[in-house]
Amino acid sequence: MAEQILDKAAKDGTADKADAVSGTMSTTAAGARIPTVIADDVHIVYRVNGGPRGRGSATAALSRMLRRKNAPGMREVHAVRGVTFVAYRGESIGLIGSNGSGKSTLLKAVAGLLPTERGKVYTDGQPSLLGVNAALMNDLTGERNVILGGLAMGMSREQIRERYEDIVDFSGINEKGDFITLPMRTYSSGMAARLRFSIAAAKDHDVLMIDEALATGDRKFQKRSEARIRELRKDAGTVFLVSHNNKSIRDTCDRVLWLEKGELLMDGPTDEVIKAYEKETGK
Ligand SMILES: Nc1ncnc2c1ncn2[C@@H]1O[C@H](COP(=O)(O)OP(=O)(O)OP(=O)(O)O)[C@@H](O)[C@H]1O
Repeated sequence: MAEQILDKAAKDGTADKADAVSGTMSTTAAGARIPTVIADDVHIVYRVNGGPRGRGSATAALSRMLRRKNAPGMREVHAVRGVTFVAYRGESIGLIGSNGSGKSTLLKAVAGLLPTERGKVYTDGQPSLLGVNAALMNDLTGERNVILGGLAMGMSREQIRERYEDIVDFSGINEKGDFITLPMRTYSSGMAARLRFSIAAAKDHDVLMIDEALATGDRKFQKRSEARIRELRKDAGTVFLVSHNNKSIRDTCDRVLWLEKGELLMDGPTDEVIKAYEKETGK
């Protein structure tokens, strides 16, 4: 099945279109494009314990709660519905769509953190998911979290030691004082997001997935992140970026997937897809 999808991409010319935008770095010396992620008719369903699907108003919901008749049952949320695409080495792909359209869920599935209900995800190399909520520990200092995050990404202690200064410098955490030795809970949300991005960006990734991180930093940091993403792509990786900030997507991505209600509505060059999205959402 994966071969069929690859054949189709080659026939559609989706591959060539993306190449024209991204330049030539995704091709080998022989000119073949190297796929890094293949999503083949992916369906993701969350199962949540709860009462039956209730119709009606907030008052009805409240009265159900007060009656304490919590009928046992499993609610299903079909968050991703039959998504198919092929990502290639050197591409930077934006994921857009309204709240709850399935962007984060799709990334988690690509990272192997969620099982697929139907369909399959094939990846070349280990995808790393860098979310704004990536699991660093709030009670630990920034310093400790750099080590923790590095280890969690599979870096050795030696590699972390070598790159420690770069990570801290890149994050800019210490620009306004010695914050790196303070617990992360004392950081603003922007500072925490910068540190997370800096830790993840310290490693060369096969597939790096970033959930909203760019939208949180200030403009100066966003510029630095964009430059680093370009470097990561040059080093043969594939970058996925989920963001509600169309400008971040335009500045960083050459291809965009637009999800709505779990379905892939559009997949194409950034300009085309963002234009259609802005037309639809009036943004
Ligand atoms: N852990 C979960 N359990 C149950 N349902 C979930 C869970 N996480 C997400 N969902 C549901 O799955 C759907 C897709 O959510 P998801 O977070 O992937 O959307 P998104 O496009 O990333 O949204 P946003 O732009 O708001 O971050 C939504 O209907 C959401 O309510």
